[in-house]
Amino acid sequence: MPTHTATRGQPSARHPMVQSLISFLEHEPQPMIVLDPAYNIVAANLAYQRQFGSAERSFIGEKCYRISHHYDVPCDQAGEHCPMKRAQELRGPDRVLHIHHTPRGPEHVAVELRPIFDEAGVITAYVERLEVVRSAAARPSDEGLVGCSPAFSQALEALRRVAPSTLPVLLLGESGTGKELFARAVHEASGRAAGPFVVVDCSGLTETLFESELFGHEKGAFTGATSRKPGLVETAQGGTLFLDEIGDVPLAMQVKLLRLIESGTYRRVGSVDTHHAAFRLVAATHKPLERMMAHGEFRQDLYYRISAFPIVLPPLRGRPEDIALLVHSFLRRAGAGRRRLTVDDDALAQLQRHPWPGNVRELRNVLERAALFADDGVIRAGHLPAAPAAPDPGRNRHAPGATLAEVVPGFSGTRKELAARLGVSERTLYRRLKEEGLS
Ligand SMILES: Nc1ncnc2c1ncn2[C@@H]1O[C@H](COP(=O)(O)OP(=O)(O)OP(=O)(O)O)[C@@H](O)[C@H]1O
Repeated sequence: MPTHTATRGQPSARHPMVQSLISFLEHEPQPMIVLDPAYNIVAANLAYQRQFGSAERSFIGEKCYRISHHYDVPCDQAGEHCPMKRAQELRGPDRVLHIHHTPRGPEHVAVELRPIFDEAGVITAYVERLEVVRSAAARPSDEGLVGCSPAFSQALEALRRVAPSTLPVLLLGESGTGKELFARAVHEASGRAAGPFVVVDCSGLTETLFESELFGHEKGAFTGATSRKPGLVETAQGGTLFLDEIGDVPLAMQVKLLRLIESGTYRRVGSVDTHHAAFRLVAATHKPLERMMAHGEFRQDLYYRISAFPIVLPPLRGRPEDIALLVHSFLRRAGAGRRRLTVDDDALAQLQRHPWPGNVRELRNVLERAALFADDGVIRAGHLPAAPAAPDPGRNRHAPGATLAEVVPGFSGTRKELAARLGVSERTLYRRLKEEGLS
């Protein structure tokens, strides 16, 4: 237990309230410290000591930014948001997501800083509480979301804030940016984590199929309905319903979806009985819903129902800081604990230069393919698809908006291979082929 002898030269830490807080910290399971206004650690609990080293090191008298960031200057002077500056301005708590350096490697950590005032209203100290964020990893990981770029962290922060609520979430982003993985992470960080996570792929479903898939049907409701079948809404009871590609729901079905969301009730096809639905809604699309709304292709009332909390997943080309981390994660996954796979510097540089129109999915496919050629476990530039030519806005076959009409005629493989080549899912390929009349 730290004593105030360690706070010599920092009289503010002797404030009686700070002293009481020091003893309070020890009862907290989360890492916590008390800081003076000059960033010196005045007290640290056991959880903090364990988070950054061992119970033997007290951290008292050390600068907080040295411990958590290995910086020589406060975070704001190193280009990061400093919660102490903000808490000072607000004269109240500030919360921020930071990447901390721990003995285990970098970790996403939610930092909360609360100022302590004396009788004159002067801030004498701050209490900092840390919470390790488990929804995504900032170091190579065998599973789940990984990312460390500012753009990724922003999306992760949004996820962290919305997950515990019951608000619907709308995930917006190009194909392959990780919308489904994010939806799963929202579910897992929510109070419904123990319930089911049910995915509804809204693309490629006809109106009748959509209704019976979603709401289920009674025996004999239509030709072929030989038995009663529960719908996905029923399956998602107590959990999360993920409507993927909600922009593809036909207008006629949008009304039924709206009714379900507004009233929380539904009817099985072929039945007049009303059932109550209890699920958390997460929807995703790569389509510009607002523009579709303006063109009458997406219902305004439905849009406002689903878009209470939009999270934009940035394209991979907008977050090059994530590439090395994703590469090392995917190589671990491709090796599956049996092979140690690495990438040499040239290959990594080439991967970092690539524009990744198919985003993370394309990167994963490229690495899985390259791993098959890397006999000694080292992926080299020669194992990767040829580096893209200098950008030519008029003829970039891989540009996100490139028409398939340019690619399909010269391609002789299967649909699956074509999807892998383009770095999109088969589902996305199917949709785009249909959109361009090539199916
Ligand atoms: N940040 C990430 N960390 C680890 N893996 C990721 C990440 N983002 C995406 N992936 C991986 O990339 C692939 C595509 O992700 P996902 O299916 O979630 O994308 P999507 O945006 O839903 O794509 P689509 O719109 O085509 O359905 C998956 O294999 C997923 O595991």
